[in-house]
Amino acid sequence: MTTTTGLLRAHALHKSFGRTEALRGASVDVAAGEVLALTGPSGSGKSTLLLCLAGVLRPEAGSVTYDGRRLDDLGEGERTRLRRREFGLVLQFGQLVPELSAVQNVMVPLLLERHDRAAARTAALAWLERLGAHGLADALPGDLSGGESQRVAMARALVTGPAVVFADEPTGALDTVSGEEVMEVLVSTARDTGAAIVLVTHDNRVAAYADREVVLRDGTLDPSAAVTP
Ligand SMILES: Nc1ncnc2c1ncn2[C@@H]1O[C@H](COP(=O)(O)OP(=O)(O)OP(=O)(O)O)[C@@H](O)[C@H]1O
Repeated sequence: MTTTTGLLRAHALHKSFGRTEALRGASVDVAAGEVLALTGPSGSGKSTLLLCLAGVLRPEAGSVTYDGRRLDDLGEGERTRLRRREFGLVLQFGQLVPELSAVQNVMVPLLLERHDRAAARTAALAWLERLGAHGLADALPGDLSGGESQRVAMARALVTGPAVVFADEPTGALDTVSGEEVMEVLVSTARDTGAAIVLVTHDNRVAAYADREVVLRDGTLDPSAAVTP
């Protein structure tokens, strides 16, 4: 059952890369439908925390719980299915598949879930339209601007109707105007669908779109710096 609070929880996470301790006891809760910004200095562990919450990275200690289920209790197949169905991911440069057109990129998550091709195309076109990118359906990623790529990446993240969208510096490669447009589209669409957003950013203007901001320092949360914009 989905509760209205604490949909996604990280508790006391530790994650190292070699001798670098990226996370040292980080804990955070994400409520259903909330827009949460993870901020903090470069190297403080923001992306690592986001990827642990998204089930992409496995922490060495601590737990991530989604809708009452611990991700580390799930087998690899079950984790992958949960990620595909419940989570959407938007990264800094869109990370679209260069050989596929915009609409084909957006269809990928549905085809992985074995949706019928025609239905997947119809849904993908509808999402592109919703994100103001309908005219781009047949364009290849190499022909898109940064802002256009991010709209397509957001359509791909939202097409499965996820409960949580993870966005790591989604406007980091964009100029201010395109960045604001992308944030407005992302946040308003999430509000419409009820999806929560976990957003990594070092840009205060981007963090201002969030309902809540938590600040990381040295791999843990800095409670004294928590801000509600
Ligand atoms: N795949 C990796 N391999 C080795 N070290 C890594 C890896 N990912 C992260 N790190 C290290 O872990 C620490 C935390 O990195 P992370 O990317 O989570 O921080 P961040 O706050 O998102 O930083 P930034 O704002 O610069 O992106 C850094 O010291 C980084 O160099």
